[in-house]
Amino acid sequence: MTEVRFSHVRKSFGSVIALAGLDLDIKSGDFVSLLGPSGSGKTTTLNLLAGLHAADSGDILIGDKRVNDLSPDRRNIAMVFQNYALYPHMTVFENIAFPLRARGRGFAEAEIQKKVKGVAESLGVASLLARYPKELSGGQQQRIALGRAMVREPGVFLLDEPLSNLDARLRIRMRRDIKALHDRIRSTIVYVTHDQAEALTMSTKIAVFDQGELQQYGSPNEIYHRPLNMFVANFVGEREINFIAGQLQAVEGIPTFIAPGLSLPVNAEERWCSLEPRDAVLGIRTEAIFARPTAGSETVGLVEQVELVGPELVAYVKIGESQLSCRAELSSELRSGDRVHLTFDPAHFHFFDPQTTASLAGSTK
Ligand SMILES: Nc1ncnc2c1ncn2[C@@H]1O[C@H](COP(=O)(O)OP(=O)(O)OP(=O)(O)O)[C@@H](O)[C@H]1O
Repeated sequence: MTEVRFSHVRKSFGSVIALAGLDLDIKSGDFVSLLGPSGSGKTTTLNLLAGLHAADSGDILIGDKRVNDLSPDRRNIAMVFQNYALYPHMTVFENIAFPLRARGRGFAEAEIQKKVKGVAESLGVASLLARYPKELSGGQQQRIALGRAMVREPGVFLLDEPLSNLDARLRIRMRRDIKALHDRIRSTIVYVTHDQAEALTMSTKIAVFDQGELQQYGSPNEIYHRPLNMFVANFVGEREINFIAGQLQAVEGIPTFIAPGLSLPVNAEERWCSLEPRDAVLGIRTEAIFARPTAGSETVGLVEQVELVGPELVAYVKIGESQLSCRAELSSELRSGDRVHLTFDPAHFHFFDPQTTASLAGSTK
C-alpha cells in the first residue's frame, strides 16, 4: 500500500505554467481521478509522478520516499496509456509476462506462469492467453494492458485516459470492471480523464484542475453536491449547470433569491444566508428544476427546445433573461412553444459570489 504526495510542485514549459504550485495528498488505496479540460495540467501531474518530466520546484513523494530524482523504473509505479501499446508479435501471455522477464528479476518460469495466470483470471482474460493482440477487441486489449501493469505489483498504478479509444458502451462496461478491480486489489490508482462521468463513477476522490491549478479535491459526492466554485459546478455534471445572476435578499423575512422572472425562497437553514441583500449567482442542475405544462397564471416559462433523454425529457425553458435546462415527464409531451410551470428544489441550490466565483457556502461555513 502506497501513498502519494505533491507538495508545492511547479512545472512550466517555456512561458506556459502547466502546474502552478500543486499540493495534493493521495492516501494509500485511494482511486484518484485527475479531472479537467484539455490543457489543465492533468497529464503533467501524472508525468511528474511517473518521472517522465522533472518538476521545476517542490517535492513529490511516493510512500515516504522523495522521488524527484529517481528514474521511472525505481518509483514502484506502473503506467497504462490510452493506446495500450501491446507488443503485436507476442501472445497475450507473453505480453503480460513481459515486465517479469524484461526486468531481469530472476523469476522462475513456474512463478511467471502462476503470476500471469492469476492476473489473467482476475481480469477475466484467462481464455485469451494464447492469442495475439490483433485477435482481440479493444476492451480485451485494454484489459491485457492493465494485466501487464498489475503483474509487476506496483505500489501505484498510473492510468492515462485508458478508455478513451473504446466505444461508448464498452467504456461504461470497462468503468465498472476497473472499479470492481480496484475494490478487490485496493491499490493506489491515479487516473487521468477529462470525462466527468468516468471520474464520478469510479473514483474514491476527484482532483479537479483548471489552468494548472487544483480547483477542488474531494469525494465524488462532495465534488458534485458541494462544488467550491463555478468552474467545478459547471465542469462536473452531465450537462452544463444552469447559472442565474440575481440577488439574495429578505422578502417578508424569508431569504429569497430574486432574478428577472424568478423569486425563489432559499433554505433558511443555510448559515451563510444573512438577510443583507447581496449579488449572487444561483447554480442549479437540470435534475433540480421540474417543468410541467400550465394553462394558468403561475410563474411560467416558455419551452424553446425539448430533448428525449432516456426515461424522461429535458426541456430548455426561457424565463426572464435565462434559458434553463429542466426535467419533465415523458407523458407531459412538452413541445417548443409550450408554457410551463417550473418547480425548483431548494436543497440543490448552489450560490456563488459573482466576483470571485467562489461558493458562498464554502466561504463562510
Ligand atoms: N512538452 C510540452 N511542451 C510545451 N508545453 C507543454 C508540454 N506539455 C504540456 N504543455 C502545456 O502545459 C499545459 C498543461 O498540459 P497537460 O498536458 O498537463 O494538460 P492536460 O490537462 O493533460 O490536457 P489534455 O487533456 O489535453 O491531455 C498545456 O498548456 C500544455 O500545452
